[in-house]
Amino acid sequence: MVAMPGQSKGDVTGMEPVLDKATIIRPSYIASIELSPRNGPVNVEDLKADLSDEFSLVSSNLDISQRNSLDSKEHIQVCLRIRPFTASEKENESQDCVSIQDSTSIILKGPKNSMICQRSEKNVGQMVQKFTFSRVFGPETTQEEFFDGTVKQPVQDFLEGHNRLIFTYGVTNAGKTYTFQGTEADIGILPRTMDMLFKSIHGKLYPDMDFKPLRCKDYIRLTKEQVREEIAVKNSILRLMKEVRQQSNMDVAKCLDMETCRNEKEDGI
Ligand SMILES: Nc1ncnc2c1ncn2[C@@H]1O[C@H](COP(=O)(O)OP(=O)(O)OP(=O)(O)O)[C@@H](O)[C@H]1O
Repeated sequence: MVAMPGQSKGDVTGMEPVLDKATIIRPSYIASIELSPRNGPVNVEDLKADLSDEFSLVSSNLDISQRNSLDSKEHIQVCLRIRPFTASEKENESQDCVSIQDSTSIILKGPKNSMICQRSEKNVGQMVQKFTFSRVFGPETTQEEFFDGTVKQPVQDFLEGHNRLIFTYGVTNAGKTYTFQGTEADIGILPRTMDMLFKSIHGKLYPDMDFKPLRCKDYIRLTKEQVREEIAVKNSILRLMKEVRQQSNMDVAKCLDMETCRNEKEDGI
């Protein structure tokens, strides 16, 4: 799942509960949290409106015309990416719990054998929830399509001087790393973003290596002597890393040798 750009808080999706509230068993870690009452379906637009109210406090120093222009732009988007079943999930005949209704909404069914579903089925029938998002991407979505449909525009906005925040959010194994980082053969949104940023500054790069970052957003210009020192330090770090890697490879080889010897001894070879 991916939330982008802006910030999300708690339940960022729209939700149409079918269950009676009293029958919903809440996980213990949120048992003490009071849910605000919801009358009827809540969709992503309502949540965006709530969040926009909160953000208006942060941006209270903007003048009204600026604020109106921000409000008129959709500045919070929550996108959902549904990943395909992994090989092991296919082997274990995992159930299809998510079905895409249209480009902005999905229907979620609880797993048949989960306790919460079995209990709720006894009381009110199968537990089904509807969630809405700014956009839903199905399992067949490629990395390129996902980037083009979600992150490309905010990166373009960033290049034009606007602040944008993009983050992934989801349970373990949901596909956050795959979406952000991707694989060597099929890169994710982070390398695609970097590619776009570097392409945009192509030809404007400063060719000398005499700037050094200082305290996050500052930098200093190095003298020729300092440049030589920096290069020497970098080279010694690289040499050290190479030695450590070689040493650990040798240690692994030694362990494998010892293991082989022990096995051969046990087998009486
Ligand atoms: N869109 C996709 N297409 C194909 N495979 C995917 C996709 N998304 C995720 N996967 C695969 O699903 C598995 C879990 O994905 P991933 O490691 O990205 O999850 P994660 O959310 O980062 O998990 P964790 O929070 O535990 O780090 C990986 O094997 C990954 O290759």
